[in-house]
Amino acid sequence: MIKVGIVGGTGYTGVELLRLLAPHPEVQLTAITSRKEDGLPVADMFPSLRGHVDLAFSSPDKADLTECDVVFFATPHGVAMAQAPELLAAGVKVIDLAADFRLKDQATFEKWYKIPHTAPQLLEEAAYGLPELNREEIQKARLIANPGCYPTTMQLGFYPLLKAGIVDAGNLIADCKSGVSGAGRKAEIGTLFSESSDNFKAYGVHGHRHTPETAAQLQRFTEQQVGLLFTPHLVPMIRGMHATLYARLNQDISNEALQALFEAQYRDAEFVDVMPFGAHPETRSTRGSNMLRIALHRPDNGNTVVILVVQDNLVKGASGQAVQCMNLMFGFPESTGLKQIALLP
Ligand SMILES: NC(=O)C1=CN([C@@H]2O[C@H](COP(=O)(O)OP(=O)(O)OC[C@H]3O[C@@H](n4cnc5c(N)ncnc54)[C@H](OP(=O)(O)O)[C@@H]3O)[C@@H](O)[C@H]2O)C=CC1
Ligand SMILES: CC(=O)N[C@@H](CCC(=O)OP(=O)(O)O)C(=O)O
Repeated sequence: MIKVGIVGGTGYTGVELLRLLAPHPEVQLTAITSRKEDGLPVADMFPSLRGHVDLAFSSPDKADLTECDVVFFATPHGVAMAQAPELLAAGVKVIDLAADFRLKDQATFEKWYKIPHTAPQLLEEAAYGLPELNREEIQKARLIANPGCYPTTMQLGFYPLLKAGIVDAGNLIADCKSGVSGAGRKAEIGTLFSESSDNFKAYGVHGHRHTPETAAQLQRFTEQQVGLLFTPHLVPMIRGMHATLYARLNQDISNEALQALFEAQYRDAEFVDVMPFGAHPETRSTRGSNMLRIALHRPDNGNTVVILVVQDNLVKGASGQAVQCMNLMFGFPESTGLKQIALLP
């Protein structure tokens, strides 16, 4: 059994980590922090965890995280970078669900996140936590930068085409939609029921921080110069993410060969389901599960491939992926504790 701590246990990705880790056979939850709820039993705040988690929240300055084998940071950007150096020095592995270690370039991080980076010495070492494209680095890592939710869909959707060199890498387009839980549990006007329900809007059209993350990682993984136009939208559902990705073919290729490319790429990926050509994956087919589903389309058999990708933003887009990384880091089977089937309806 490994001892696990969670910093930021009162947020959506924090409670999702608790849901996944409480029944995990190799995990003993040892510390769950909250600045505001010090001393409150976790199950008093989240009754769904009654009988599963008997710990109380402790304030981050009281929790002895150095006792843990691994600490998850389910916190806003800037928190993990302040504590990771000390934890790593004490031999504790760190998995950050925020963006502190996702961008290798400090200046790019500071430009998009508008905070100074206080642990730039760790940027190079951090392993990007996308197991399907970076499994070997994750297995050896002591520090994981868990990907953003949108970047997970975009990278897994575009990667097989880029790797095969059959699309124009400089002109990728991603039209993505997220459920409101993607914005977190903190109180904000934009996520009030009367603002976000019965409503639909784009945001970040002139620049979203997931564009540099996705482009930089795809560039690293495929060694190609990537140009990406990404527009996120907020949809009136709680969980779920849908990406409609467009790529221009630069050569003649059959639909069967396109499909075979994706099936071969993800044959051994337990959490990527390549659906039949022309299928329409639904977000609810992933709700509560760590599955990401992909389907390919070719309108009018033209030279544009449309890739549809769905996932649960809180599971494969955040906490499930983080647990998948933890399993790899500690040598557990990759799917341990992650076999939940999606919830329907
Ligand atoms: N929601 C999603 O779908 C996804 C989120 N992420 C990323 O994961 C991280 C967490 O997101 P989410 O759970 O949605 O956020 P929430 O706003 O729901 O939760 C944030 C948590 O962080 C704690 N916290 C806030 N500030 C501090 C601080 N200075 N020190 C210690 N703890 C702090 C809060 O607890 P308290 O105030 O009680 O201390 C709370 O538990 C973010 O970086 C987000 O960008 C990534 C992918 C998807
Ligand atoms: C709906 C919504 O607001 N979604 C968030 C992304 C959530 C996420 O992946 O977070 P980080 O990359 O910041 O960790 C957003 O667009 O900012």
